[in-house]
Amino acid sequence: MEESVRSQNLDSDFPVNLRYESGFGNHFSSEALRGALPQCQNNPLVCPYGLYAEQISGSSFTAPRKLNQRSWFYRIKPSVTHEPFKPREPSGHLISEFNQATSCATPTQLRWKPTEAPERPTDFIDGLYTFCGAGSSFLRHGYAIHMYNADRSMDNCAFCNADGDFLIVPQKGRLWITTECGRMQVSPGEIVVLPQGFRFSVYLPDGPSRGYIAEVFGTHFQLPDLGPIGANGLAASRDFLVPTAWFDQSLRPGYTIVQKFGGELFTAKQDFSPFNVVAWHGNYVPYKYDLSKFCPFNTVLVDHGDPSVNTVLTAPSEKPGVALLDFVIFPPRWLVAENTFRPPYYHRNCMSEFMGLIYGAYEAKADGFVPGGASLHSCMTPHGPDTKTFEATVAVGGDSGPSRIKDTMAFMFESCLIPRVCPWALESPYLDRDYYQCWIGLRSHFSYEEKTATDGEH
Ligand SMILES: O=C(O)Cc1cc(O)ccc1O
Ligand SMILES: [Fe+2]
Repeated sequence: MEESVRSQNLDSDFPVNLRYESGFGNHFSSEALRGALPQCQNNPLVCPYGLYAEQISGSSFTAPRKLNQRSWFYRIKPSVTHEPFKPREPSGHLISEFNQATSCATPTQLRWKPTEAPERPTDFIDGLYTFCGAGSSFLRHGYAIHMYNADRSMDNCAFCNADGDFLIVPQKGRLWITTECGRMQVSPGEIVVLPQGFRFSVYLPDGPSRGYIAEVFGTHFQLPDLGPIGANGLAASRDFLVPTAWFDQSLRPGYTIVQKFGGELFTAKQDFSPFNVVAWHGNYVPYKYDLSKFCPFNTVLVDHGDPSVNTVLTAPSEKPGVALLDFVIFPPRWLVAENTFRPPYYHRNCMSEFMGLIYGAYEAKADGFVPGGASLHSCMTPHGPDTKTFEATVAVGGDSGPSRIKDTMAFMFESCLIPRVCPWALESPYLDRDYYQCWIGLRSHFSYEEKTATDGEH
């Protein structure tokens, strides 16, 4: 698969055509120089072209075969060739341990407006801030939800997240991401997963850029089981794209690796690019997916199905069928249910729901939830359509015929663990302090003539 990338910035060395391999969970192999990949073994005494062999493990060595993930890199110098890690100043607004000391518990419905472009030059690393999360990266159980708001490309540095896997949902601006497996372009409407430990660098060809990130600790994203849906539908394996080998062999004095470790940032200097992998093979890889390829399923007669049917990727917890974090989308689709209130039902959920909007409008909110904004409805916190949506839907009447939800892409990160919210998210000027007002106008439509006691006696 080839993709055209037009550089708006002449300094960029991003190529005109990027090549990807397709598939989910495959054992891929890729070489930028013919013959660079050792055959029949991983660790020859001397590798082709004098390369170093290095393994990256995404699961414990002894994980069951179907969960075992690792890749082999054949690189010009091994990753270990660097000066000692030092704490980085500033360390950022990042949290990977959610407890009373770091974050707050609140059952209140929360909603945020989109952030404006940063006031001073900010790259992807400095633009990261945690919204909420649960558990601990140290205990390898939990998740964090972040956003990024940046306007400048990372320069002579790479990011490495030792805590968990990043699922990035760009909302504004493309991301040109260089990884150890090769390079990717990720546009709003696509998502990218950068697994724990991969080094990557983010170039912003469109200037001011922002997006959402779900980070999972101690597990990886998988495709959901399809159950009675059958063998096809939702996200198809072949639509997931993996980069192909590309390397930078130049000398890079003062190159910095920024490592997120326990939510804190550390830096280490080296004099070469970490993107020096000439060939690689394995099943532990970064990948991207275009959400417009999703094949949605829905009710075709009555009622509103649960949103689990729109799961793109799921990071499992240890309980069967219960997600540590589901990535669910609300894509364009037909609505045909008869005699049915078609927008999302009013509900309280034992799972917690963080939502974002990539473009368009969301079917449960007439206003106030706009692209780049976010909302959080935690465990058992009531929520549902706002007053305007309810009134408008009922006014139209039940059998309104097929209608098409168009030009929209909302999503949800749904978790079985209850999030604690970061103090800066609660104090943020972007917090919508009047959010609750969107439901206050819901009137009682109840009508019932109470019978008197004497009526009952006759
Ligand atoms: O709260 C939300 O808007 C997400 C959602 C959508 C839906 O169609 C049903 C349940 C649900 O939580
Ligand atoms: Fe919900």
